[in-house]
Amino acid sequence: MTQTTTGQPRAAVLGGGVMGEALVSALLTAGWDMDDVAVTERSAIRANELSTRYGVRSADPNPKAVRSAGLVLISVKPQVVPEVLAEIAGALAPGALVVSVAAGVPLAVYERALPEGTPVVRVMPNTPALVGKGASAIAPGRHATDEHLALVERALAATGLVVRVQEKELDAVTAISGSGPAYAFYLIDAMAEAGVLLGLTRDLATRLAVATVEGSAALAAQTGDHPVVLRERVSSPGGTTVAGVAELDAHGVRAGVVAAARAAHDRSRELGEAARARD
Ligand SMILES: NC(=O)C1=CN([C@@H]2O[C@H](COP(=O)(O)OP(=O)(O)OC[C@H]3O[C@@H](n4cnc5c(N)ncnc54)[C@H](O)[C@@H]3O)[C@@H](O)[C@H]2O)C=CC1
Ligand SMILES: O=C(O)[C@@H]1CCC=N1
Repeated sequence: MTQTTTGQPRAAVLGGGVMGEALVSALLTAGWDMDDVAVTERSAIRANELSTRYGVRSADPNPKAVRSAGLVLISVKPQVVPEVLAEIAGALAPGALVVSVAAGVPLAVYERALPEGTPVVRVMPNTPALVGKGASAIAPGRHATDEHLALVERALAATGLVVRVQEKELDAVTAISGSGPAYAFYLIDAMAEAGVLLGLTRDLATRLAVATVEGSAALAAQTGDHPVVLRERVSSPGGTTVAGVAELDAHGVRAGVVAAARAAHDRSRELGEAARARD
């Protein structure tokens, strides 16, 4: 039976790392029963940790875990995806939806490796999903219907924003929201370090930096105002902010962010090409 008493399909999360844990937590918050969620792990220590923390089943190998699942979520590294697909192709329950968060790996790779007609959805989430403030983009494969996308949206409901995109947009999405938290943490760390340099304690500087980035994001989200307008409101003529922002420009920070996103985009493409080559 792939259907549960709550009407949700039984779920199997393959790979219980950072993102796999976020998926397990999201499913439970979205109403899945812990008995209806299995997670598989190569590391026995990690498997044990997840079953202790969430009460989910974690001892099964991949083929056994997917056999009774209507929803299979793949959260292993992109390089491991082909091996996992080969393992599960013969064990998938009829009609099961396969969802993958792996960066770069094209839908076509899943569709070729799995039985003809298998619905597949790619998701690009990010780590703020762990605290319900994530941003995920979902893209359907050839056999994924509106109902399949709606199921993925239900499964991810507790993770934050979920938007529908086309697969061709996913490399750019990966560069902006997938990898984006690292850029934000980089900024927070730099601001905190600067505070220490200017004489604040590290604890105070870090708390101020985190609250400032969090508050600025909330203000942008709630007002919907253009970031330039929001920046102008902070910038008194001849004041401190214009003096600071002029230095960001002089040090090429804007160009650095654009270059970072371009590099992440290109790396996502490379991962896709490598997956196609192994196919
Ligand atoms: N960490 C992030 O911010 C994001 C990660 N992703 C994607 O999520 C996927 C996982 O990334 P992370 O969770 O960061 O990596 P991770 O290294 O934390 O997790 C991968 C887990 O898979 C397990 N594993 C390896 N081979 C396995 C197998 N054959 N069967 C079952 N489990 C196996 C490993 O033991 C590990 O715990 C990647 O494909 C990545 O592209 C996507 C968006 C954001
Ligand atoms: O760094 C990575 O490859 C993954 C995908 C997006 C965020 N983390």
